[in-house]
Amino acid sequence: MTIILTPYWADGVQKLRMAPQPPPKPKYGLTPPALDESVHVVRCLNQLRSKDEGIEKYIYLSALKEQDSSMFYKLCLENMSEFTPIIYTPTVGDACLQYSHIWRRPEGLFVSIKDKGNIRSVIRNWPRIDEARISVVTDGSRILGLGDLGVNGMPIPVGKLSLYTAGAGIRPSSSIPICLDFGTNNQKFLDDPLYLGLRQKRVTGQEMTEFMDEFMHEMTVAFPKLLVQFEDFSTDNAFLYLERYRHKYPVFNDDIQGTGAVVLSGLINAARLSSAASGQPITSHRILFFGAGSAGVGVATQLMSFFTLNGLSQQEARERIWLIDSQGLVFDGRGPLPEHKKFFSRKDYEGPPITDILDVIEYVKPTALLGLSTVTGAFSPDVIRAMAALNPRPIIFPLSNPVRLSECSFEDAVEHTHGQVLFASGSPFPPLEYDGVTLYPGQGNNMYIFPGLGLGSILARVTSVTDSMVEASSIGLANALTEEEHAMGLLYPRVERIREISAHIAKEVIRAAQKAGVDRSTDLRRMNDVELVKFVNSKMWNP
Ligand SMILES: NC(=O)C1=CN([C@@H]2O[C@H](COP(=O)(O)OP(=O)(O)OC[C@H]3O[C@@H](n4cnc5c(N)ncnc54)[C@H](OP(=O)(O)O)[C@@H]3O)[C@@H](O)[C@H]2O)C=CC1
Ligand SMILES: CC(=O)C(=O)O
Ligand SMILES: [Mg+2]
Repeated sequence: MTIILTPYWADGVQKLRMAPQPPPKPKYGLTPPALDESVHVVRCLNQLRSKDEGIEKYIYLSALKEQDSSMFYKLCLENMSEFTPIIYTPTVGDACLQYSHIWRRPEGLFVSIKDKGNIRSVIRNWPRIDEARISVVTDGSRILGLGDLGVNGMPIPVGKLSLYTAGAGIRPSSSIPICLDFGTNNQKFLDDPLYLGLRQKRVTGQEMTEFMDEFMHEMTVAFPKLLVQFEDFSTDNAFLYLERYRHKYPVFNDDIQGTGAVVLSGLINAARLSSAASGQPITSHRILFFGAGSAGVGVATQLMSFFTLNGLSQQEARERIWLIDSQGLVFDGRGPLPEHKKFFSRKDYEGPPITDILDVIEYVKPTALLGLSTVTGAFSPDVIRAMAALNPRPIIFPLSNPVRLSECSFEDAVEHTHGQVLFASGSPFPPLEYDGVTLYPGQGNNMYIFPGLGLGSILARVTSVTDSMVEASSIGLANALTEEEHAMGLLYPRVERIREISAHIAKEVIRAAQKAGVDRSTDLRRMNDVELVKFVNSKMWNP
């Protein structure tokens, strides 16, 4: 079956074909005589590796995914640490910036504000209605740390869904990348004749909410088995729409909840190592956030559970957390604050505003410094040294994406802590040698969480995604570290084990869903843990 999808912006351009099924096996004589699958794997890898630029590799892999998706996923699974930086952060950031220039054919669904009142018919053009299980939906308003990229944000849902397939065995035909087009405030794109989205400023407020209500309703009607992952909405809307729909539909926000879960997990493992060095209990940690947006506050909220799980009251747990935003330390006496910053705003500080990060470090004396700010190099050598002066094993996580927006590099963190840093970044850094020892940076990226969280939610057919399910995914990831990985000083399991990790996380998520009573696949309740993991594995699609 070949369905013709005509994007609203392709008016007057040729009709665009989207082939939903893998092509049939060619007949005898239509392929070269010596074409051999095992050799072709090498050929594809050689073609990929012959390209110098990340964006060229991205374009090559996009074409391979379209033409031979089995080969794409086979290579991806066998070379996870080589492929993820191309199909995901950091290179996907370049793909977004250039999307309107490198675009060749549709890979997902575009729904624009002009479709308000008519969203049902747009959604119903999707070619594989019955198979749909997971959709990653963005409005392009905060793509990684790159800001408002409008419909150029589409590679984010596409990349995340590739990781769902590679990392958790979600069938490629079950996923729907969606970009909602409310316009863009990116003037460069509005002035670009090749820009593929609506040529207007963003619609916000009531009109956007009416659209979102209609969209979510129609999605549920068209795809009754669908889980929705919100991705890269600007912070105000990220919180607004998560709260609005989370008790009504199976939906989660990856930047708030997925990031919260992955950072909590890395922090649990880092705290184990730092406590071993300092002799201090895990509950004595003092966490300083540089960045108080959807990701920063999402992680702070998840960390509350880290402390409460370890015996602190809610109030005590909250007091372990300090936020810095663009105005400096967030505290009540500073004046009115946006809703999402109020909970963690300090009530105990009454002095003048503290705007310099070094002064905040001196005041807070943090054991952990987490960056979710999009500010390149904000963790200067002085900042890193200040953390090292306070802690034998300072925890420093520069989590902003893509890599060029990272608050510091792995190299700087290692050098200015004399190799003692416990490090995780949003985008990958290579390992390095220090004093004759190989040190491995962690990748604190929600890509470790959402595949397993999504798979568990889909298999349990949940009615909603509860906080307890997100927490279970986090603890599941923290406990997935092997003895060998632990001995290597890793904070996260090796990405090559992603399938095994996702199966384990999915099992934990299903159990949490059962406890919360939000599961609809009630037959899974009868399985013991071994049977459940076996069941999860049996449901994974393999290339
Ligand atoms: N590793 C991972 O898995 C993930 C990483 N991220 C990354 O986190 C980053 C932030 O995302 P998100 O929270 O949604 O974005 P936001 O833009 O909402 O948040 C950025 C925060 O940083 C603060 N900030 C900006 N400039 C400065 C400055 N000069 N000094 C101090 N603080 C500053 C902002 O302050 P103010 O509030 O005053 O504007 C805001 O609180 C992005 O780069 C994103 O890629 C996001 C999700 C997952
Ligand atoms: C990783 C991710 O979700 C982000 O940077 O937005
Ligand atoms: Mg994101």
